[in-house]
Amino acid sequence: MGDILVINSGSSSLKFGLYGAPGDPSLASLALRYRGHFAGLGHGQGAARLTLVDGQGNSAQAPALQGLPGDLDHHDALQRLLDWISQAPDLADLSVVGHRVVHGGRHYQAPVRLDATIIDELAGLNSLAPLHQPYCLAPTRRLAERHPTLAQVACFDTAFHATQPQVARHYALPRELTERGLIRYGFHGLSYDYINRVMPEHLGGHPGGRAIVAHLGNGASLCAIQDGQSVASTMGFTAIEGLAMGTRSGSLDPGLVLHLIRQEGMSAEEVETMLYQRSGLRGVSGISGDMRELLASPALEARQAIDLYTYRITREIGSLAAAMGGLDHLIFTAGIGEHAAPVRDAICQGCDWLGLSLDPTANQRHATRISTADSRVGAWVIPTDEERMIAWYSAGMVAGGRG
Ligand SMILES: Nc1ncnc2c1ncn2[C@@H]1O[C@H](COP(=O)(O)OP(=O)(O)O)[C@@H](O)[C@H]1O
Ligand SMILES: CC(=O)OP(=O)(O)O
Ligand SMILES: [Mg+2]
Repeated sequence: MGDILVINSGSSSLKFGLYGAPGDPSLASLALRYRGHFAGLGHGQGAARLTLVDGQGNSAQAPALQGLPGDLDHHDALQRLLDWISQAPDLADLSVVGHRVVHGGRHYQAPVRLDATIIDELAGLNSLAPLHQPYCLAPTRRLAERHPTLAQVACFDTAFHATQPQVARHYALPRELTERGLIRYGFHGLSYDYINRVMPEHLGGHPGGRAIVAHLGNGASLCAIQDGQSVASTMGFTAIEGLAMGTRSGSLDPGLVLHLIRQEGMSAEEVETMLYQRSGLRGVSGISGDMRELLASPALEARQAIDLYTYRITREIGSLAAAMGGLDHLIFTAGIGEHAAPVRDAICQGCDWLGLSLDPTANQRHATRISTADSRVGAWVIPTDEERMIAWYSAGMVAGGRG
């Protein structure tokens, strides 16, 4: 087998990972060769830039990827990436490209080998994840045109949640809507899948029991994992339900949306833009949707946005703990979960009643275990790796059938 390219494409970024062929079927045997992140793609995002590191995390240079024009778009970024891979003498041929595809809808509950029909079917879900799905699918079409024989695999954010019981999946809506697939799917599943698999090595043995994983990145959600399976999550039909996020509102009274349309005269597009791009931390603070900037800001509005963010997370932890009849472990991951100690501090303080006692010093230094030795609920920081999870599924798919 040759190398494995993983693409995680977002509305203004394209993240990628390049892995050597695995020596054995374990996640750890996939050797990361390069990891990169094109940011600022598309118009109005500022100058496009690339960060590239090698498998050891050291900054790397690739002449084919230098001198990027400021207005680089997704297509150009992908083309440059493929040119670099095909020209670099130390890189082998690609055997497969694995993609993060956010929404798998009703039909896809496991990774799938892509063809034109499946790509079209998945594009039918674009409106359910407008910040993600079209950007996830664009590179799949481009690659299919340019390299029709190259295997492509889609790995879905929704798949990990397929184990949830019906009560967790259904809305209290008329039955015919539920039957048409208007149900809670849940997202960030590749991240939860990865954390679920590596939890034993971080926690020193398989935790079993009842865990909540808090994936706090630009998007944010919580997942209740009981005995290794997703049983509930805060995101639902689309990636906007649940927690307040960087720029997304999270859950609202549906009557408020009706009010905006009827009384305020907003169009569906205007409401969508407001709820996905002008709400959350950005909307409440009026400053930024980026947690690092808010933590550094002395403004009262920044404080209020962070307070609302952590308050909502704490409440939802209570809800997921209730769904499992208690809580044994709380795990933080993704950009904010891994790096923002004050955010973890506020959330853990709010979980005191559940029997979680935070070790503030361990939290400050981002230790793996951040709860005290006698805490009934363990609190942990575990870095996620969606790209490795995608590489693993994709390698398995071309090697014969993992999925
Ligand atoms: N050192 C840090 N301290 C506080 N917040 C951080 C830090 N590093 C990253 N973040 C925050 O993490 C968020 C991005 O998370 P990430 O998981 O990288 O996002 P994405 O969803 O794009 O993958 C941003 O709000 C960013 O400010
Ligand atoms: C599904 C989702 O919200 O993804 P992200 O956090 O990458 O925006
Ligand atoms: Mg992310």
